[in-house]
Amino acid sequence: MPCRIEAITGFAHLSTLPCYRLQAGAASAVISLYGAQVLSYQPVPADERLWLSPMASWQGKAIRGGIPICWPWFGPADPAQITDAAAQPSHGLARTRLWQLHSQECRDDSALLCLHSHFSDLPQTDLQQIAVPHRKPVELQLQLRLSAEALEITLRCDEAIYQQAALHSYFRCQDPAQLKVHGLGPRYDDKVTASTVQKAGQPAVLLGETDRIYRQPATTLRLQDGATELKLQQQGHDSAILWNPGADKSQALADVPNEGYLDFVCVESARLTPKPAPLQLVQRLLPR
Ligand SMILES: O=P(O)(O)OC[C@H]1O[C@@H](O)[C@H](O)[C@@H](O)[C@@H]1O
Repeated sequence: MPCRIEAITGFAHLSTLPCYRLQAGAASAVISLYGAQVLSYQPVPADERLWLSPMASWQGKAIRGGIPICWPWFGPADPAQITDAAAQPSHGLARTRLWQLHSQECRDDSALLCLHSHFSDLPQTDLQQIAVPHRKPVELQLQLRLSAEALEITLRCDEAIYQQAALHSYFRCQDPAQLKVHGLGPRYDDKVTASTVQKAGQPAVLLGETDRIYRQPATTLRLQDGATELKLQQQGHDSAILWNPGADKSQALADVPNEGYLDFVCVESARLTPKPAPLQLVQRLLPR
């Protein structure tokens, strides 16, 4: 099976964005060096599975769409854990960083690309002071493995520092109202209603604005979008997030079209327990 990896400039309307394009048989993927963000995954040509906002921009802000990396915290920085939390960006520091190539390899059955970034400006945390006394730069790696069958994304940090992480995948969707997500589990924290919900009935469906943290997700989730299906296997996670901004929030987000919420759903694999431990968070996408 022919595999190929090439450096390209520009993807979609982001014409100056430095990217890599991977090909494995009929499957292809594009990843941006800005944020180490996967922007496109097509298991076969013209079958795009990820959503990228037509209003996304970069340089100084996170690209809206694809698979952003949240690290070393998820959501707003927690003032109980992080010094100067109010001044820190939502979802951490990795999304707005220019990453570098670590390694690339074309194997018989897959294309492998690894990007990395060194962070010497992590805000102080009590836990970090214990784990990294000399405050040396911390390396974060994003490994991508594309085969004809799957796209595997691995986010890795070998330092035992305080770190939360999420692979914040935006999946293209025909009709969010009809979408079913299997395997998320019965219990979630609902950020919209600020309550904890226990629901036996599965699968999960979207009801307007949806922002939920599932605390007991299965290793394999299944996104059923009409006739299109995607299996999402995860490892190293302790939570999964289901997010769709709904109509009002879509209008309020400067980089999402007013009707943009009708085109995607975010299903995110996350490690949210704030513990000082190495990280290996994996999302494997298996389309059908
Ligand atoms: O606008 P951002 O920082 O990319 O975040 C988008 C959303 O990301 C989700 O993961 C959060 O659960 C939401 O609360 C948040 O609104």
